[in-house]
Amino acid sequence: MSGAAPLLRVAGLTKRFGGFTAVDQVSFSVAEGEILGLLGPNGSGKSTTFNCIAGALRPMAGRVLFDGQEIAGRPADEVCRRGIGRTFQIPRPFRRLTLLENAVLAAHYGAGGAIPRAEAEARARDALRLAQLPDDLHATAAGLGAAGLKKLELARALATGPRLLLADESLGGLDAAEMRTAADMLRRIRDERGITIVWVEHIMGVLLSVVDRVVVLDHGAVIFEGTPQAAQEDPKVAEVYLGPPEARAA
Ligand SMILES: Nc1ncnc2c1ncn2[C@@H]1O[C@H](COP(=O)(O)OP(=O)(O)OP(=O)(O)O)[C@@H](O)[C@H]1O
Repeated sequence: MSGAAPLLRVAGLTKRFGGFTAVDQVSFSVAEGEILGLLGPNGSGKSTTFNCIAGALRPMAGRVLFDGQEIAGRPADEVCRRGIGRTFQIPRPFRRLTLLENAVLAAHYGAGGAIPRAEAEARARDALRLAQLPDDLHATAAGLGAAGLKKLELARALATGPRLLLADESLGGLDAAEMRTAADMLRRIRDERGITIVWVEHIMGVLLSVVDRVVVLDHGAVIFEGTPQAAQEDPKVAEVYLGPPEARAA
């Protein structure tokens, strides 16, 4: 990373559910324009970390600084207005509304309702184009398959006008070709728009060819931070993903 202040800094982030610590003193930073992969097996604390950043959960300790401002514990709509857009692991569009209407609502949400309808529609159309949705923007969301729903989820997050995009499990439910397309799309969004991305995923696969850096969680703690290349060679990462060496040989 360069010497510039990071766009996002998470420090000592901790979240407990009852007596169970789901996120334990997690710290990492993301530079403006970077794509960071936040990886880890099921239950390692990725979504909880993500939700603490996006304002869906209130952390018990730690800091979340976005563009130098503390946002830990701020509500989700305020976090969005400040410039953090998110997708959900399970897409939740308004199924009876059209693709365009879904994205227009997201544009209004991101602006706190403070933009005229024409401006919201322009932002919505731009986001839908960027997410490569089909030409018929007046079709309802109910007609979309898994890949289309993921694209609409991405378009809705983009329509909020983010500087930082939190992408949650963007590859879930996609086949190999669709995964490649989704990964290329995230890279293009960063390359063409300069949008910084934190990409949460439990599988490494195609993600490693797109991200600049990787943070790996296990049991709520950071066990690795570095380049995708180094992640593939790290014994701790291999153990988390593949099991201990003796089990792998069996
Ligand atoms: N609301 C909750 N109440 C109690 N426990 C929770 C809650 N949310 C998450 N957990 C637990 O916290 C741990 C971390 O969950 P989290 O969803 O953050 O993991 P994850 O890495 O995102 O997993 P996945 O890849 O399956 O989405 C898990 O053991 C989970 O069961």
